[in-house]
Amino acid sequence: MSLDSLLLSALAPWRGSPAWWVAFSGGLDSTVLLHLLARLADQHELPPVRAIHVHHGLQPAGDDWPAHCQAVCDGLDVPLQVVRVKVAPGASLERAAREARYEAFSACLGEDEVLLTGQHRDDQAETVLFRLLRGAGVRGLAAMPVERPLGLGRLVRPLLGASRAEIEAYARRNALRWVEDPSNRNHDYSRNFLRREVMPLLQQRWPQTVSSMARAAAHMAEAQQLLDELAQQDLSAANTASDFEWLRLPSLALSPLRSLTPARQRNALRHWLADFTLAPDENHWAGWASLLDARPDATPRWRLVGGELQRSGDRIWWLPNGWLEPGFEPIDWSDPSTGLVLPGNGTLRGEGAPPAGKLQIRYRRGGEVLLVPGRGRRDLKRLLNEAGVPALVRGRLPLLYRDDELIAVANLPQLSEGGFALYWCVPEF
Ligand SMILES: Nc1ncnc2c1ncn2[C@@H]1O[C@H](COP(=O)(O)OP(=O)(O)OP(=O)(O)O)[C@@H](O)[C@H]1O
Repeated sequence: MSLDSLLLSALAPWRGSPAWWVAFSGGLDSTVLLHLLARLADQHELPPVRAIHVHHGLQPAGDDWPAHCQAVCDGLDVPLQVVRVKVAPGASLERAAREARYEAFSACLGEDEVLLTGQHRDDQAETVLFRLLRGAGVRGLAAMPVERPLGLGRLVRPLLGASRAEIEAYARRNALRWVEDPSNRNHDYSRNFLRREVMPLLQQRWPQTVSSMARAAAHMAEAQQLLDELAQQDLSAANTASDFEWLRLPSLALSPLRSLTPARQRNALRHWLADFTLAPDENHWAGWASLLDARPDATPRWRLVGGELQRSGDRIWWLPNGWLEPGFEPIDWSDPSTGLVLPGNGTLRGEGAPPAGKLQIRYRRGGEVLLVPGRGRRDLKRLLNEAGVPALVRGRLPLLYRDDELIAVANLPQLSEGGFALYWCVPEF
């Protein structure tokens, strides 16, 4: 199949999109992609083609690329947007640059617009091999998807079916000029070692290496899809509403998960956690066993990147890092007929006739006693236990004091004196 027809068929599902943006680094692959599209746009009715170049400002050689990209785009009559990004220095400059780049891509995409990047089949095969050598699982070995959501639109890799040789041949035939990223040669040594040393050796012995590996990636992508469907089924039984929906924290019931095999438990949990944190690595799953096997009165926790899972009763809860910050100061509530902003802890409003006296919101320190309508003075801890309030919320739970006497607990109207109930809107993280 020629590159023209390969590209047209890969992009057929996106012909109705309002715009196609080529992610144009100035390198060989995206230069070929841009040239192909500009040519095809003359012969076919395609969405408007535009280009975006992200300037990272990380190396002197890169300073010339925006001008080079502009010249190429002018020649092809394609509008170019150059976006300068600030890359936060950190452990991995390459990863930070990638994140900044994708943020810029995502910001430029309007609704249903498509961003096209230049990766090809050889890139896909190298990704598979690289990840295999790091012990990746099914998701990792599925390598780069042909398309995925990005911002308001989609990211599509229409050249994944083309080989590097075809792309190079096209560039030669059309006398294209492109930039070489000098850091490509050293910044990713292992990747380059695979590209230059290992892949050619494999291809000598097995000429189909690249397409076989790309096919294996496609099998993995399908297997991953089945695993995701299984996870969704398994989670639907566990993703039931809790009595504490107002906490606005993700939570799951444990009993439906407990009835699954350990592999299905991990699959379901991996799927659920993907929205909040990085997948736990294989050595890390002991944390899950400790949540499952804990005694009912224990409050085990499993620390993960960006937060932790805690168990309370028969549920597990995801607590983002900010949630766990302790220590809130008491705050006066001089006019309980209006709402109250609790610094770092959401907002509060009252319902019913406000009690007379000096009102103050405080937080638990232990040993509090509450005056319960019709029941007299009761130990707060016991009352919270009776109401099944998860331990993980107790440090944040606003308590209403009148002249140093605890008279109400937020979101537990049954624990309020004289019909004045407190409604607490928990902060979002
Ligand atoms: N600075 C950038 N600005 C715009 N798009 C980029 C940029 N860097 C990479 N891309 C896009 O991401 C794809 C993959 O990036 P990668 O770093 O693997 O490629 P490259 O070697 O820099 O460029 P190419 O793939 O065009 O030869 C590129 O094909 C291109 O579409």
